[in-house]
Amino acid sequence: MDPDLAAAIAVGRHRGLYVALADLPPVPSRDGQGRHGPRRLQAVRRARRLVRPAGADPDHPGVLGHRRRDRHRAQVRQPAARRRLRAVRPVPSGRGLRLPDRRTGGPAARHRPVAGTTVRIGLTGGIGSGKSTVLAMLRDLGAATIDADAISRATTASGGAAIPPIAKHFGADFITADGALDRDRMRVHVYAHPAARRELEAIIHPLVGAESERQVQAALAAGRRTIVFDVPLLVESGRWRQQVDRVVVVDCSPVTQVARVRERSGLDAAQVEAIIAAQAPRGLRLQAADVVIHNDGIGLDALRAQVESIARTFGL
Ligand SMILES: CC(C)(COP(=O)(O)OP(=O)(O)OC[C@H]1O[C@@H](n2cnc3c(N)ncnc32)[C@H](O)[C@@H]1O)[C@@H](O)C(=O)NCCC(=O)NCCS
Ligand SMILES: Nc1ncnc2c1ncn2[C@@H]1O[C@H](COP(=O)(O)OP(=O)(O)OP(=O)(O)O)[C@@H](O)[C@H]1O
Repeated sequence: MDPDLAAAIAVGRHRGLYVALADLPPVPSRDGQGRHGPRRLQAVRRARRLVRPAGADPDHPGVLGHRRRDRHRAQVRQPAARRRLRAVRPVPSGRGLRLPDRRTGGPAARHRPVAGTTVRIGLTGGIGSGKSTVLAMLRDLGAATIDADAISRATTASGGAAIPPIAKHFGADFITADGALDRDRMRVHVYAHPAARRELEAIIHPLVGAESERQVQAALAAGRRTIVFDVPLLVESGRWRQQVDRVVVVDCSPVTQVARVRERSGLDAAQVEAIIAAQAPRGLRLQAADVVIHNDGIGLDALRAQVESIARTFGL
Protein backbone atom coordinates (compact mmCIF):
# COMPACT_ATOMS: atom_id res chain seq x y z
CA MET A 1 0.00 0.00 0.00
CA ASP A 2 1.05 3.56 -0.59
CA PRO A 3 2.85 4.61 2.64
CA ASP A 4 0.99 7.92 2.62
CA LEU A 5 -2.31 6.12 2.56
CA ALA A 6 -1.18 3.85 5.40
CA ALA A 7 -0.21 6.91 7.43
CA ALA A 8 -3.49 8.61 6.66
CA ILE A 9 -5.42 5.56 7.78
CA ALA A 10 -3.35 5.30 10.96
CA VAL A 11 -4.17 8.84 12.08
CA GLY A 12 -7.80 8.87 11.07
CA ARG A 13 -9.56 5.83 12.47
CA HIS A 14 -12.76 7.66 13.39
CA ARG A 15 -15.47 7.54 10.73
CA GLY A 16 -15.51 10.77 8.79
CA LEU A 17 -12.09 11.88 9.98
CA TYR A 18 -9.90 10.01 7.53
CA VAL A 19 -7.14 12.22 6.27
CA ALA A 20 -7.57 12.11 2.55
CA LEU A 21 -4.68 10.96 0.45
CA ALA A 22 -6.44 12.20 -2.61
CA ASP A 23 -9.18 14.42 -1.32
CA LEU A 24 -11.76 14.96 -3.96
CA PRO A 25 -13.29 18.41 -3.62
CA PRO A 26 -16.75 18.17 -2.19
CA VAL A 27 -20.10 19.30 -3.32
CA PRO A 28 -20.44 22.33 -0.98
CA SER A 29 -21.94 21.65 2.40
CA ARG A 30 -25.66 22.17 2.59
CA ASP A 31 -25.46 24.67 5.44
CA GLY A 32 -23.14 26.80 3.38
CA GLN A 33 -20.65 27.47 6.18
CA GLY A 34 -16.96 27.78 5.43
CA ARG A 35 -15.35 26.40 8.57
CA HIS A 36 -12.63 23.82 8.67
CA GLY A 37 -11.59 20.90 10.81
CA PRO A 38 -13.76 19.50 13.60
CA ARG A 39 -16.15 22.48 13.63
CA ARG A 40 -16.85 21.96 9.97
CA LEU A 41 -17.56 18.27 10.58
CA GLN A 42 -19.91 19.17 13.43
CA ALA A 43 -21.74 21.59 11.20
CA VAL A 44 -22.14 18.96 8.50
CA ARG A 45 -23.47 16.44 11.01
CA ARG A 46 -25.88 19.08 12.38
CA ALA A 47 -27.08 19.72 8.87
CA ARG A 48 -27.67 16.00 8.35
CA ARG A 49 -29.77 15.80 11.49
CA LEU A 50 -31.99 18.51 10.02
CA VAL A 51 -32.67 16.45 6.91
CA ARG A 52 -35.67 14.83 8.55
CA PRO A 53 -38.87 16.79 8.03
CA ALA A 54 -41.48 16.97 10.80
CA GLY A 55 -43.32 13.66 11.00
CA ALA A 56 -40.92 11.90 8.67
CA ASP A 57 -40.13 8.24 9.09
CA PRO A 58 -36.97 7.97 11.19
CA ASP A 59 -35.93 4.90 9.19
CA HIS A 60 -35.56 6.94 6.03
CA PRO A 61 -32.05 6.62 4.62
CA GLY A 62 -31.72 10.40 4.54
CA VAL A 63 -32.18 10.57 8.31
CA LEU A 64 -28.85 10.00 9.92
CA GLY A 65 -28.47 11.83 13.20
CA HIS A 66 -30.11 9.54 15.69
CA ARG A 67 -29.21 6.39 13.80
CA ARG A 68 -25.49 7.06 13.73
CA ARG A 69 -25.50 8.27 17.33
CA ASP A 70 -27.30 5.18 18.53
CA ARG A 71 -25.03 2.93 16.57
CA HIS A 72 -22.05 4.59 18.14
CA ARG A 73 -23.49 4.16 21.63
CA ALA A 74 -24.17 0.51 21.01
CA GLN A 75 -20.65 0.02 19.77
CA VAL A 76 -19.12 1.76 22.75
CA ARG A 77 -20.85 -0.70 25.09
CA GLN A 78 -19.56 -3.69 23.15
CA PRO A 79 -16.24 -5.41 23.62
CA ALA A 80 -13.69 -4.80 20.88
CA ALA A 81 -14.23 -8.14 19.16
CA ARG A 82 -18.00 -7.48 18.78
CA ARG A 83 -17.30 -3.98 17.48
CA ARG A 84 -15.13 -5.43 14.75
CA LEU A 85 -17.90 -7.82 13.75
CA ARG A 86 -20.36 -4.96 13.43
CA ALA A 87 -18.04 -3.12 11.10
CA VAL A 88 -19.61 -4.67 8.01
CA ARG A 89 -23.26 -3.82 8.19
CA PRO A 90 -25.98 -5.87 6.57
CA VAL A 91 -27.47 -5.27 3.17
CA PRO A 92 -30.82 -3.65 4.04
CA SER A 93 -33.79 -5.43 2.60
CA GLY A 94 -36.35 -3.97 0.27
CA ARG A 95 -40.09 -4.19 0.66
CA GLY A 96 -40.49 -7.42 -1.24
CA LEU A 97 -37.18 -9.22 -1.28
CA ARG A 98 -35.57 -9.52 2.13
CA LEU A 99 -31.88 -10.14 1.82
CA PRO A 100 -30.36 -12.02 4.73
CA ASP A 101 -27.94 -10.36 7.07
CA ARG A 102 -24.79 -12.15 5.92
CA ARG A 103 -23.31 -12.08 9.40
CA THR A 104 -26.22 -13.41 11.45
CA GLY A 105 -28.35 -15.04 8.77
CA GLY A 106 -31.30 -13.10 10.17
CA PRO A 107 -33.42 -10.46 8.45
CA ALA A 108 -31.65 -7.28 7.55
CA ALA A 109 -32.52 -3.76 8.65
CA ARG A 110 -35.26 -2.02 6.70
CA HIS A 111 -35.30 1.61 5.66
CA ARG A 112 -38.44 3.13 4.24
CA PRO A 113 -38.30 6.16 2.00
CA VAL A 114 -39.89 9.51 2.78
CA ALA A 115 -41.35 11.64 0.02
CA GLY A 116 -39.99 15.12 -0.37
CA THR A 117 -36.43 14.66 0.88
CA THR A 118 -33.23 14.29 -1.10
CA VAL A 119 -31.12 11.20 -0.60
CA ARG A 120 -27.45 11.37 -1.59
CA ILE A 121 -25.82 8.01 -2.01
CA GLY A 122 -22.09 7.50 -2.43
CA LEU A 123 -21.35 4.43 -4.53
CA THR A 124 -17.82 3.17 -4.37
CA GLY A 125 -15.65 0.09 -4.77
CA GLY A 126 -12.22 -0.92 -5.95
CA ILE A 127 -11.24 -0.92 -9.59
CA GLY A 128 -13.26 -3.50 -11.51
CA SER A 129 -15.63 -4.18 -8.63
CA GLY A 130 -18.67 -3.34 -10.76
CA LYS A 131 -19.46 0.27 -9.79
CA SER A 132 -20.29 1.43 -13.30
CA THR A 133 -22.50 -1.61 -13.83
CA VAL A 134 -24.39 -0.91 -10.60
CA LEU A 135 -24.60 2.80 -11.41
CA ALA A 136 -26.21 2.02 -14.76
CA MET A 137 -28.75 -0.24 -13.02
CA LEU A 138 -29.60 2.50 -10.52
CA ARG A 139 -29.97 4.98 -13.37
CA ASP A 140 -32.40 2.59 -15.08
CA LEU A 141 -34.35 2.49 -11.82
CA GLY A 142 -34.71 6.27 -11.82
CA ALA A 143 -31.77 7.61 -9.82
CA ALA A 144 -29.96 10.74 -10.92
CA THR A 145 -26.39 9.54 -11.35
CA ILE A 146 -23.11 11.40 -11.17
CA ASP A 147 -20.05 9.53 -12.40
CA ALA A 148 -16.74 10.94 -11.16
CA ASP A 149 -14.72 8.74 -13.55
CA ALA A 150 -16.71 9.97 -16.54
CA ILE A 151 -16.30 13.61 -15.47
CA SER A 152 -12.60 13.02 -14.92
CA ARG A 153 -12.25 11.54 -18.39
CA ALA A 154 -14.14 14.50 -19.90
CA THR A 155 -11.75 16.96 -18.27
CA THR A 156 -8.80 15.08 -19.76
CA ALA A 157 -10.26 14.62 -23.25
CA SER A 158 -9.14 16.88 -26.08
CA GLY A 159 -10.07 20.45 -25.16
CA GLY A 160 -10.80 19.46 -21.54
CA ALA A 161 -10.17 21.92 -18.74
CA ALA A 162 -7.45 19.75 -17.20
CA ILE A 163 -5.32 19.61 -20.32
CA PRO A 164 -3.53 23.00 -20.05
CA PRO A 165 -2.50 22.52 -16.39
CA ILE A 166 -1.44 18.91 -17.04
CA ALA A 167 0.69 20.00 -20.00
CA LYS A 168 2.21 22.75 -17.90
CA HIS A 169 2.92 20.57 -14.88
CA PHE A 170 3.85 17.24 -16.47
CA GLY A 171 5.07 18.39 -19.88
CA ALA A 172 3.78 18.14 -23.44
CA ASP A 173 4.91 14.48 -23.59
CA PHE A 174 1.80 13.55 -21.62
CA ILE A 175 -0.53 15.07 -24.20
CA THR A 176 -1.42 13.20 -27.39
CA ALA A 177 -1.26 14.70 -30.87
CA ASP A 178 -5.00 15.40 -30.77
CA GLY A 179 -4.74 17.27 -27.49
CA ALA A 180 -6.01 14.65 -25.00
CA LEU A 181 -4.28 13.21 -21.96
CA ASP A 182 -2.05 10.29 -22.93
CA ARG A 183 -3.74 7.89 -20.51
CA ASP A 184 -1.37 4.95 -20.99
CA ARG A 185 1.67 7.08 -20.38
CA MET A 186 0.13 8.86 -17.40
CA ARG A 187 -1.10 5.58 -15.90
CA VAL A 188 2.40 4.10 -15.96
CA HIS A 189 3.83 7.31 -14.50
CA VAL A 190 1.41 7.90 -11.64
CA TYR A 191 1.18 4.33 -10.37
CA ALA A 192 4.99 4.23 -10.20
CA HIS A 193 5.21 7.64 -8.50
CA PRO A 194 2.67 8.34 -5.73
CA ALA A 195 3.68 12.01 -5.55
CA ALA A 196 2.91 12.42 -9.24
CA ARG A 197 -0.47 10.76 -8.69
CA ARG A 198 -1.30 13.30 -6.01
CA GLU A 199 -0.23 16.12 -8.31
CA LEU A 200 -2.50 14.81 -11.06
CA GLU A 201 -5.35 14.45 -8.58
CA ALA A 202 -4.76 18.02 -7.38
CA ILE A 203 -5.39 19.20 -10.92
CA ILE A 204 -8.35 16.96 -11.78
CA HIS A 205 -10.31 16.62 -8.54
CA PRO A 206 -11.32 20.28 -8.17
CA LEU A 207 -12.67 20.17 -11.72
CA VAL A 208 -14.57 16.97 -10.92
CA GLY A 209 -15.98 18.59 -7.79
CA ALA A 210 -17.19 21.67 -9.65
CA GLU A 211 -18.83 19.66 -12.43
CA SER A 212 -20.41 17.28 -9.88
CA GLU A 213 -21.96 20.23 -8.12
CA ARG A 214 -23.27 21.58 -11.40
CA GLN A 215 -24.88 18.20 -12.13
CA VAL A 216 -26.36 18.01 -8.62
CA GLN A 217 -27.99 21.41 -9.06
CA ALA A 218 -29.36 20.38 -12.45
CA ALA A 219 -30.76 17.16 -10.95
CA LEU A 220 -32.39 19.02 -8.06
CA ALA A 221 -33.83 21.63 -10.40
CA ALA A 222 -35.34 18.80 -12.42
CA GLY A 223 -37.01 17.50 -9.26
CA ARG A 224 -34.75 14.47 -8.81
CA ARG A 225 -34.57 13.35 -5.21
CA THR A 226 -32.31 10.28 -5.23
CA ILE A 227 -28.82 11.16 -6.36
CA VAL A 228 -26.11 8.51 -6.65
CA PHE A 229 -22.46 9.57 -6.83
CA ASP A 230 -20.09 6.98 -8.28
CA VAL A 231 -16.80 7.98 -6.68
CA PRO A 232 -13.95 5.43 -6.87
CA LEU A 233 -11.95 7.23 -4.17
CA LEU A 234 -14.83 8.04 -1.83
CA VAL A 235 -13.39 6.14 1.14
CA GLU A 236 -10.02 7.78 0.62
CA SER A 237 -11.72 11.16 0.62
CA GLY A 238 -13.06 12.43 3.95
CA ARG A 239 -14.68 15.36 2.19
CA TRP A 240 -16.75 13.30 -0.23
CA ARG A 241 -17.97 11.10 2.57
CA GLN A 242 -19.38 14.08 4.38
CA GLN A 243 -21.51 14.90 1.37
CA VAL A 244 -23.45 11.66 1.19
CA ASP A 245 -26.18 10.21 3.39
CA ARG A 246 -25.30 6.60 2.70
CA VAL A 247 -22.20 4.78 1.48
CA VAL A 248 -22.83 1.80 -0.80
CA VAL A 249 -19.79 -0.40 -1.46
CA VAL A 250 -19.62 -2.80 -4.40
CA ASP A 251 -17.34 -5.58 -3.21
CA CYS A 252 -15.47 -8.45 -4.81
CA SER A 253 -12.15 -10.18 -4.25
CA PRO A 254 -8.90 -8.77 -5.68
CA VAL A 255 -8.63 -11.90 -7.84
CA THR A 256 -11.95 -11.01 -9.47
CA GLN A 257 -10.92 -7.35 -9.79
CA VAL A 258 -7.75 -8.33 -11.64
CA ALA A 259 -9.59 -10.75 -13.93
CA ARG A 260 -12.29 -8.21 -14.84
CA VAL A 261 -9.93 -5.32 -15.49
CA ARG A 262 -7.56 -7.50 -17.53
CA GLU A 263 -10.43 -8.65 -19.69
CA ARG A 264 -11.84 -5.16 -20.12
CA SER A 265 -8.64 -3.17 -20.64
CA GLY A 266 -5.86 -5.53 -21.59
CA LEU A 267 -3.72 -4.34 -18.66
CA ASP A 268 -1.52 -7.06 -17.18
CA ALA A 269 -1.97 -8.38 -13.66
CA ALA A 270 0.93 -6.36 -12.23
CA GLN A 271 -0.54 -3.12 -13.58
CA VAL A 272 -3.95 -3.85 -12.11
CA GLU A 273 -2.39 -4.82 -8.79
CA ALA A 274 -0.50 -1.51 -8.73
CA ILE A 275 -3.81 0.34 -9.10
CA ILE A 276 -5.44 -1.78 -6.38
CA ALA A 277 -2.48 -1.01 -4.10
CA ALA A 278 -3.01 2.72 -4.67
CA GLN A 279 -6.61 2.44 -3.44
CA ALA A 280 -8.00 1.96 0.06
CA PRO A 281 -7.72 -1.63 1.30
CA ARG A 282 -10.83 -3.77 0.88
CA GLY A 283 -11.42 -4.04 4.65
CA LEU A 284 -11.32 -0.29 5.13
CA ARG A 285 -13.84 0.20 2.35
CA LEU A 286 -16.16 -2.40 3.88
CA GLN A 287 -15.84 -0.69 7.22
CA ALA A 288 -17.10 2.54 5.67
CA ALA A 289 -20.11 0.84 4.07
CA ASP A 290 -23.71 1.33 5.11
CA VAL A 291 -24.70 -1.18 2.46
CA VAL A 292 -22.53 -3.80 0.73
CA ILE A 293 -23.35 -5.14 -2.72
CA HIS A 294 -21.63 -8.52 -3.04
CA ASN A 295 -20.51 -8.84 -6.65
CA ASP A 296 -18.40 -11.96 -6.75
CA GLY A 297 -19.26 -15.27 -8.35
CA ILE A 298 -22.64 -14.01 -9.48
CA GLY A 299 -24.05 -13.03 -12.85
CA LEU A 300 -25.63 -9.75 -13.87
CA ASP A 301 -29.15 -10.97 -13.05
CA ALA A 302 -28.22 -11.73 -9.45
CA LEU A 303 -26.43 -8.40 -9.24
CA ARG A 304 -29.52 -6.62 -10.56
CA ALA A 305 -31.69 -8.35 -7.94
CA GLN A 306 -29.48 -6.96 -5.17
CA VAL A 307 -29.51 -3.51 -6.75
CA GLU A 308 -33.30 -3.50 -7.11
CA SER A 309 -33.74 -4.49 -3.50
CA ILE A 310 -31.41 -1.79 -2.29
CA ALA A 311 -32.90 0.79 -4.67
CA ARG A 312 -36.31 0.33 -3.07
CA THR A 313 -34.86 1.28 0.29
CA PHE A 314 -33.67 4.52 -1.29
CA GLY A 315 -37.12 5.39 -2.54
CA LEU A 316 -36.61 4.29 -6.14
C1 LIG B 1 -4.26 7.65 -14.30
C2 LIG B 1 -5.31 7.74 -15.38
C3 LIG B 1 -4.85 8.68 -16.48
C4 LIG B 1 -5.50 6.33 -16.01
O1 LIG B 1 -6.55 6.38 -16.92
P1 LIG B 1 -7.46 5.08 -17.21
O2 LIG B 1 -8.23 5.37 -18.46
O3 LIG B 1 -6.61 3.87 -17.17
O4 LIG B 1 -8.42 4.95 -15.97
P2 LIG B 1 -9.84 5.64 -15.60
O5 LIG B 1 -9.64 7.11 -15.42
O6 LIG B 1 -10.89 5.21 -16.56
O7 LIG B 1 -10.10 5.05 -14.15
C5 LIG B 1 -10.36 3.64 -14.01
C6 LIG B 1 -10.27 3.27 -12.57
O8 LIG B 1 -8.95 3.48 -12.10
C7 LIG B 1 -9.01 3.80 -10.72
N1 LIG B 1 -8.37 5.12 -10.51
C8 LIG B 1 -8.44 6.24 -11.28
N2 LIG B 1 -7.75 7.24 -10.75
C9 LIG B 1 -7.23 6.75 -9.60
C10 LIG B 1 -6.40 7.32 -8.59
N3 LIG B 1 -5.99 8.59 -8.66
N4 LIG B 1 -6.04 6.52 -7.55
C11 LIG B 1 -6.45 5.24 -7.46
N5 LIG B 1 -7.23 4.66 -8.40
C12 LIG B 1 -7.61 5.41 -9.44
C13 LIG B 1 -10.50 3.84 -10.35
O9 LIG B 1 -10.91 2.60 -9.85
C14 LIG B 1 -11.16 4.09 -11.67
O10 LIG B 1 -12.49 3.62 -11.66
C15 LIG B 1 -6.67 8.22 -14.83
O11 LIG B 1 -7.21 7.24 -14.00
C16 LIG B 1 -6.61 9.54 -14.09
O12 LIG B 1 -6.55 10.59 -14.71
N6 LIG B 1 -6.64 9.50 -12.73
C17 LIG B 1 -6.61 10.69 -11.92
C18 LIG B 1 -8.01 11.22 -11.71
C19 LIG B 1 -8.74 10.44 -10.65
O13 LIG B 1 -8.32 10.41 -9.49
N7 LIG B 1 -9.85 9.80 -11.04
C20 LIG B 1 -10.64 9.05 -10.10
C21 LIG B 1 -12.02 9.59 -9.94
S1 LIG B 1 -12.18 11.32 -9.92
N1 LIG C 1 -21.79 -9.68 -11.81
C1 LIG C 1 -21.16 -9.54 -12.99
N2 LIG C 1 -21.27 -10.46 -13.95
C2 LIG C 1 -20.63 -10.35 -15.13
N3 LIG C 1 -19.82 -9.32 -15.45
C3 LIG C 1 -19.66 -8.34 -14.53
C4 LIG C 1 -20.32 -8.40 -13.25
N4 LIG C 1 -19.97 -7.28 -12.56
C5 LIG C 1 -19.16 -6.58 -13.36
N5 LIG C 1 -18.96 -7.21 -14.53
C6 LIG C 1 -18.10 -6.76 -15.65
O1 LIG C 1 -16.82 -6.47 -15.10
C7 LIG C 1 -16.25 -5.32 -15.73
C8 LIG C 1 -15.95 -4.26 -14.67
O2 LIG C 1 -17.20 -3.76 -14.20
P1 LIG C 1 -17.40 -2.18 -14.04
O3 LIG C 1 -16.87 -1.45 -15.20
O4 LIG C 1 -18.84 -1.98 -13.68
O5 LIG C 1 -16.46 -1.95 -12.79
P2 LIG C 1 -15.98 -0.58 -12.14
O6 LIG C 1 -15.91 -0.81 -10.68
O7 LIG C 1 -16.83 0.54 -12.63
O8 LIG C 1 -14.52 -0.48 -12.77
P3 LIG C 1 -13.52 0.79 -12.77
O9 LIG C 1 -13.10 1.00 -11.38
O10 LIG C 1 -12.40 0.35 -13.62
O11 LIG C 1 -14.26 1.94 -13.37
C9 LIG C 1 -17.24 -4.86 -16.79
O12 LIG C 1 -16.86 -5.39 -18.02
C10 LIG C 1 -18.56 -5.48 -16.31
O13 LIG C 1 -19.44 -5.74 -17.37
